[in-house]
Amino acid sequence: MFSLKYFNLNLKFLIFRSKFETIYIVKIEEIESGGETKISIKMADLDWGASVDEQEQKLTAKVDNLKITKPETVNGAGSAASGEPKSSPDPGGAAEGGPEDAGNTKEDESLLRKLIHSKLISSKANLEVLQKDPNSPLYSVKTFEALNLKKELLEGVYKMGFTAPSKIQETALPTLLADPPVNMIAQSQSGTGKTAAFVLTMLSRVDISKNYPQCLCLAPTYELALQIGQNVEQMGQKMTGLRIGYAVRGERVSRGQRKDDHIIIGTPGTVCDWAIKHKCFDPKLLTVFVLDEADVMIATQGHQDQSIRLQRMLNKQSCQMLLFSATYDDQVMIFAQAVIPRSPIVIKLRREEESLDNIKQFYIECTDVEAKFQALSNIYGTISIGQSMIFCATRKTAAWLAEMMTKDGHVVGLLTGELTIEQRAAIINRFKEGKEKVLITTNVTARGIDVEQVTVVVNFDPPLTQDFQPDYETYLHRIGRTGRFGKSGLAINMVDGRRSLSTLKSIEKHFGRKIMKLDADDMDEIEKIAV
Ligand SMILES: Nc1ncnc2c1ncn2[C@@H]1O[C@H](COP(=O)(O)OP(=O)(O)OP(=O)(O)O)[C@@H](O)[C@H]1O
Repeated sequence: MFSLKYFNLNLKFLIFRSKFETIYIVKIEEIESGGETKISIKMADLDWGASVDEQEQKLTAKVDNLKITKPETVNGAGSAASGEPKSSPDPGGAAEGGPEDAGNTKEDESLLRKLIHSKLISSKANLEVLQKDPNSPLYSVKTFEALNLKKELLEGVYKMGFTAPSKIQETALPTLLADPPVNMIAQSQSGTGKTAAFVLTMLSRVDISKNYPQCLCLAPTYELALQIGQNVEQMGQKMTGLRIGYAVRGERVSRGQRKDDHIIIGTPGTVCDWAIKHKCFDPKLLTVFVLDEADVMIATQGHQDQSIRLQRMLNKQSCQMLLFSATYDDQVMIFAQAVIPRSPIVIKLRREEESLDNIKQFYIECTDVEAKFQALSNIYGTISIGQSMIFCATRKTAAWLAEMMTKDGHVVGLLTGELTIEQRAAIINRFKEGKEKVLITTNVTARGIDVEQVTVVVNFDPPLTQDFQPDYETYLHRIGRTGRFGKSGLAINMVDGRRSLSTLKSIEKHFGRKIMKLDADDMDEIEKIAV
């Protein structure tokens, strides 16, 4: 027993690591209050996997449990103070809305992007190779045949419908498949072909005649691990006898049970459990170690520690170590350098810059939310609009607008934060397939989602940050176009009070691009804005 002067942490377990890398888990059993807090600490009879499962479950908890604490509408919050008309369609005035991304985790966003990327995103940006090994000159390939893949693997690649390597694959694959193996850190935005690149690497290095794990891939969540597994299963479909193991929550193993899967894909906690606690496989025998979604992984300290712990158990001479990330900042790089030692090759494909060039921007001044809808209705009734996205500040506004537009005869999709990731992906995919012409969504539920064919974007409410400041980045991302998406576009901003007008004026000033006023009652004027 020992006492602490101040103890207000709600801890149940403490984890210590000795200098010999042994992990000790102790359980805090009693907490008494009254003057001085006393706790008793015992060696825990704890299944590390169970606690990791719990952690992973929390991480992957969907937005179902989202508790909205912000005011009903962002503009409404300001309006009330400034005496402006309330922009909420909520007649009862129940405070419910607010920026919708409060519960959007990086894991959620990552999974959503994976689910909606049914095809490759092409990029015109240049590939940068930041660190080169002078002993292994880089070259690139334009075909999969040039990689000398095993016949059945090449067949698997073609079965997936791939005809030629993507931009990042062109340069990464020859290095990834080279002998002796080279370590690599690669960054490129979601959908550019990273997963396919490392899956191909694992499959080409695996020896099916050996019945033990040879490749290990770590992912931040259960769902992301399963997505990678699907890629392995598809690409390896012609490799008879290939076995894939999933070290994810719920996949229990007993101590000493030897795994004979060739490839293990899992989350760091459960993989640690399999490798260290239950000794189901020998990390020293791995020939490929992949850490995917590093930018998502670093958001959880436990994942970082577990990944590094696993990496330390590898045979540095014979195991190829690879790290992939969709973003590339200092934090990712610090982690990357720690987990991928021995001068890795660093490949980076920048995201294409978005710009407001050739985007016609307008704003419409309205008195209240009904007037906004009326203005919108005039526009949709006057010009022919291909596919459009409408962004609202709250779920309630979005739902109300969807109902109003549906009554007005539009085929509308509604994408809001209370949906599961799978439901959101299904809605986005329907929209991408053209099943709906209008997609109404909340502030950032659709963050990072590119729908190429959208030509008209409506900000039913101007974008604001969590602290109610103009959100320039979100504005650019909603409205801006990249080279690959073509050049023309139309942005319509609805304002209904001094505050939203001032937000828009700040956005105009920030980008130095004129946002013209449009009279939504003047049909002749509306006709002229058509793209
Ligand atoms: N060479 C290729 N040719 C055609 N399609 C490809 C090619 N490589 C990958 N794809 C497809 O493009 C989509 C995105 O690929 P992939 O999942 O590998 O990208 P990613 O960069 O790993 O994205 P994320 O970070 O979201 O996982 C997938 O549907 C994949 O099947």
